[in-house]
Amino acid sequence: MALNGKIAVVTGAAMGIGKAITEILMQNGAKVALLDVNKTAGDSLKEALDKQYGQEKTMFLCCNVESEEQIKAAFQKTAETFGKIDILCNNAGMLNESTWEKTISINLVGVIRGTYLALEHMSKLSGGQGGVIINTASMAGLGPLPSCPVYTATKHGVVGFTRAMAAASTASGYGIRFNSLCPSFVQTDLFTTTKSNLGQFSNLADMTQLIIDKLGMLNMSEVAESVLELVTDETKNGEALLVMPKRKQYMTFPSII
Ligand SMILES: NC(=O)C1=CN([C@@H]2O[C@H](COP(=O)(O)OP(=O)(O)OC[C@H]3O[C@@H](n4cnc5c(N)ncnc54)[C@H](O)[C@@H]3O)[C@@H](O)[C@H]2O)C=CC1
Ligand SMILES: CCCCC/C=C\C=C\C(=O)C/C=C\C/C=C\CCCC(=O)O
Repeated sequence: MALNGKIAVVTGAAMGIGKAITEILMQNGAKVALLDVNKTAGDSLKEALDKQYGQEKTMFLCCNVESEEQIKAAFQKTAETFGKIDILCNNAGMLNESTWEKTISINLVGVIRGTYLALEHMSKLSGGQGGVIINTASMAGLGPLPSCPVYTATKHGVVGFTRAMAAASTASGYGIRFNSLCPSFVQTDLFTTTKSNLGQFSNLADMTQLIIDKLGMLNMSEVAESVLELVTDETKNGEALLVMPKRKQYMTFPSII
């Protein structure tokens, strides 16, 4: 799938991994609607992108993925301005084991909400042209991060939801591919602020640091390249792509039936 003329929506686009996803999609010719709850960071990224690509290539929409109303309005505005939606990256996320209900609300419910609302624009069953949805999970969607049980649960949820949606899409004819991205640790704000967000599991910070030391840190471009692959490779549907420093792997899962 070539990206020239394609329209993408990225949530959590103002910083970190979402910003890197936005940049690689634009480098490859897509127009991008940047959705984020942080208006200051979003406006400043939009300004920088305008200088490089021109004003008409992006829009920033202040949007909290916890709000059905705000996501709906943002998708509507994107479709009205750019004509359609081809690509959705449900990327917004947080890690806080103290405010764990909010972690579930953003990381899992936000991905489900975004996906269902996007179907109204993208699914061939609703008059859309199909496309691809990439959900940012984590390596913690494939194995346990002991200091972060609720975060781990949300990311396992994202991987399972994405695989089931891929199967539903194939069976029903949505014309949409669904893949999840499972990076190991990446040097972003989420990573640097987490030590103070472990709540009752803060005693496990040193153990987590040992895992970090063993796995190493990913750079943002490795993560963005993997997203580009999941977006453009039309053979990929229902995949969970594990991304680690200098290594990536499409996961296989046991077949139960
Ligand atoms: N940093 C890491 O080590 C890893 C992060 N991830 C996942 O990658 C995704 C992005 O994380 P990072 O870039 O590291 O975080 P980050 O904190 O650097 O950036 C997250 C962005 O999402 C936005 N955001 C947060 N809550 C939002 C909401 N309710 N509505 C809309 N926007 C919201 C923030 O304003 C920010 O711009 C998350 O889903 C995270 O779980 C996955 C694996 C590793
Ligand atoms: C004490 C500091 C904690 C820092 C954690 C910060 C961010 C983590 C973000 C993630 O999404 C986690 C990424 C990778 C690790 C996930 C699992 C590791 C163990 C997997 C296994 O044992 O199979």
